[in-house]
Amino acid sequence: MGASVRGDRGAEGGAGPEPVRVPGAAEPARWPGNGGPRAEDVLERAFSLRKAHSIKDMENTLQLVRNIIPPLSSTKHKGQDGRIGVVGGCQEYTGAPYFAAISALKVGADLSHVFCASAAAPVIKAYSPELIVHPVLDSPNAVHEVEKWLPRLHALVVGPGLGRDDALLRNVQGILEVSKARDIPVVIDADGLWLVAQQPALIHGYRKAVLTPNHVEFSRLYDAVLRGPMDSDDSHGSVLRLSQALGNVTVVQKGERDILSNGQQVLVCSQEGSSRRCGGQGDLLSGSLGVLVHWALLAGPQKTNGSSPLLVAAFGACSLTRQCNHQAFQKHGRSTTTSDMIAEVGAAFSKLFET
Ligand SMILES: NC(=O)C1=CN([C@@H]2O[C@H](COP(=O)(O)OP(=O)(O)OC[C@H]3O[C@@H](n4cnc5c(N)ncnc54)[C@H](OP(=O)(O)O)[C@@H]3O)[C@@H](O)[C@H]2O)[C@@H](O)CC1
Ligand SMILES: Nc1ncnc2c1ncn2[C@@H]1O[C@H](COP(=O)(O)OP(=O)(O)OP(=O)(O)O)[C@@H](O)[C@H]1O
Ligand SMILES: [Mg+2]
Repeated sequence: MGASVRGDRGAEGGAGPEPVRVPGAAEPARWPGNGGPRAEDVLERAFSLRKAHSIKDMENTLQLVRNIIPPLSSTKHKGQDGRIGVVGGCQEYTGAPYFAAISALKVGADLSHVFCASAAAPVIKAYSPELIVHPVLDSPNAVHEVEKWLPRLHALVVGPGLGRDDALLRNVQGILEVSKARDIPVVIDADGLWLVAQQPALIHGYRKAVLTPNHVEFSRLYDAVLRGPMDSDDSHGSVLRLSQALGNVTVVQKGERDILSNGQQVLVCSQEGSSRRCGGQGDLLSGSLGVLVHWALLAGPQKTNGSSPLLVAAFGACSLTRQCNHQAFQKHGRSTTTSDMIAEVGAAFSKLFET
């Protein structure tokens, strides 16, 4: 079990992860030539410096996640701890948006909305009375119908169960554009990443975006953005480069170990999970991340000890998903499903973040 934070300074560690400072979009003149270090060199040095510190790094980073969690208080009103929107759900896929939206609630959001295609809405409503379901995504006014809710939402999770219908994707493009204009944080997953691979400009440089690709989605994005196949022997460098090429958008590459980067810093989450790979775990992750991104931005960099709030949020969501998987597997073994993992969110959250 363990998680590590890779950095090029302060191997003895302070309260938080040390950044890998590499010239990226913020310092284009130093990248890749004219005297600045190559990302590979920085990473290599960083890894050898910090190899022995993974357990401490995990604790340090989990502490930063704890710092961003808002206290429960009797003086708060409904909505203050998070109103999250999930954009996804079509005729074929109703489970994915449900998993994302219910996970947001279980992590601690107060209200969770789903904006889906009309055929998916009654099904999603029937799964849970706790979700607010809007059957608008295939309407000609879809962008307006979602936009009118944006002032009341703290973050959007775009893509779970969206499918790849052109008309739906055009509407989602419009929803992303109006969300950016309103500075709403967006987590982009699943078919939302398909859309971004077709049009990287849609998200380029948007500092409130987090992309959560699985292995296949990452390769597709890398190919589209960097115009060449990724180096499968250098996953850290690949995640770092993709983030930089997207203008320092935060990227979470899910897998046996989750690799996270904002183009300047690379974190690795290897919280113990299990070998059970049922579908829907990524949806739990993206829904949880929607809430944590909101909390992290609200808390600000002073609570994350100068580290990127979005990276800290992403580390929290990865750790939580993997811990849910671990706990569910202890009880259910091979029959573990994502619903079993969702039932573990409360206990997993307490174990990781309320110690
Ligand atoms: N209950 C529901 O409603 C759920 C709905 N979901 C929704 O489904 C939609 C499509 O999402 P997706 O993830 O299946 O994507 P997509 O690119 O079509 O993958 C296609 C193929 O890629 C492969 N493959 C996948 N992962 C891999 C890996 N790590 N490593 C290696 N290979 C891997 C694998 O290929 P195969 O093994 O069959 O050759 C797979 O068949 C999306 O809207 C999503 O939200 C899900 O959220 C689950 C729960
Ligand atoms: N080999 C693995 N070992 C341990 N954990 C893994 C492994 N692969 C993925 N995970 C974890 O499972 C979660 C979901 O990742 P995964 O790659 O399955 O996403 P996904 O394919 O998008 O899922 P979904 O079925 O929801 O679309 C992440 O928290 C990730 O850390
Ligand atoms: Mg997925």
